[in-house]
Amino acid sequence: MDFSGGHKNRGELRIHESLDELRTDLADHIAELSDASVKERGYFSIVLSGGSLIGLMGKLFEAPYIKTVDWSKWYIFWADERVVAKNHADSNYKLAKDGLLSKVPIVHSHVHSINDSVSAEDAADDYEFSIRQLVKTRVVSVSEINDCPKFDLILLGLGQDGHVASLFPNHSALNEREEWVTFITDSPKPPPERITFTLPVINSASNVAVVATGDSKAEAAHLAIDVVGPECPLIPARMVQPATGKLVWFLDKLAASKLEDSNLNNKVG
Ligand SMILES: O=C1O[C@H](COP(=O)(O)O)[C@@H](O)[C@H](O)[C@H]1O
Repeated sequence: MDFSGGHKNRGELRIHESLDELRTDLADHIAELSDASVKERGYFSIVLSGGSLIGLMGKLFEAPYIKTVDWSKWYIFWADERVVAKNHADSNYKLAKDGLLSKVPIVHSHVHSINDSVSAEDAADDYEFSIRQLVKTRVVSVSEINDCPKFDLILLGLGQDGHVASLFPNHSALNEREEWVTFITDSPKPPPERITFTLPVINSASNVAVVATGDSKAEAAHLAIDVVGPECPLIPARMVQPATGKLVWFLDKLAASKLEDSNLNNKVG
């Protein structure tokens, strides 16, 4: 995989005037992909992240989505999770449960959260094992180009430092090519112990959406999307390059404020 600068195809850019507009567009996008996956496969495998993303998905539990989405076909996963108890304030599961999952008619057994009672290493192994079972039964598709799961949609946030999931700049987890799920115990952003999908899994998805708002994300968005020189840091978000899937960036004006004009001219939204 070539993650170097100069990669021109950085996906579709959707830059929004307001957060309200972004929330509606994000809900539309998720609902459309859900419809298409349910029609084609009978399931919708959706991968969540933590952080600001969940709040930006809030339109989904309003009309029309609450009635029109086939929630019974949703299977929920996490791109990363903090290794803390499920009722801990740092838990990405708790964030999603409180902010989204408890407000929509999701089938409880379709929610695949991590085992929070074991070490980070064991939690990563357990999570990968449970995903392997769902790939065997094709609840989660399999990639045509490697043995990775092919999730219908992976939703990622963008850290100020350019991290996605719990893949942080210059961390050895970025080099993991064999495991689907790996663990770290030295996250630069607390809490330190986390599990995360690896780049091969993220880049095997049918659809990836990266959602970033606010001026604190502007530099990371520039480094992730624009054609930058070799002197610029190679941030994890730039390594999100779906092999056959579609990549869409959902940005507000502030997060897009450092993008080159050439990219802004090509924007959708
Ligand atoms: O620690 C994390 O941070 C990122 C970004 O969070 P945000 O609040 O800046 O949007 C998030 O995507 C990731 O899932 C989470 O564990």
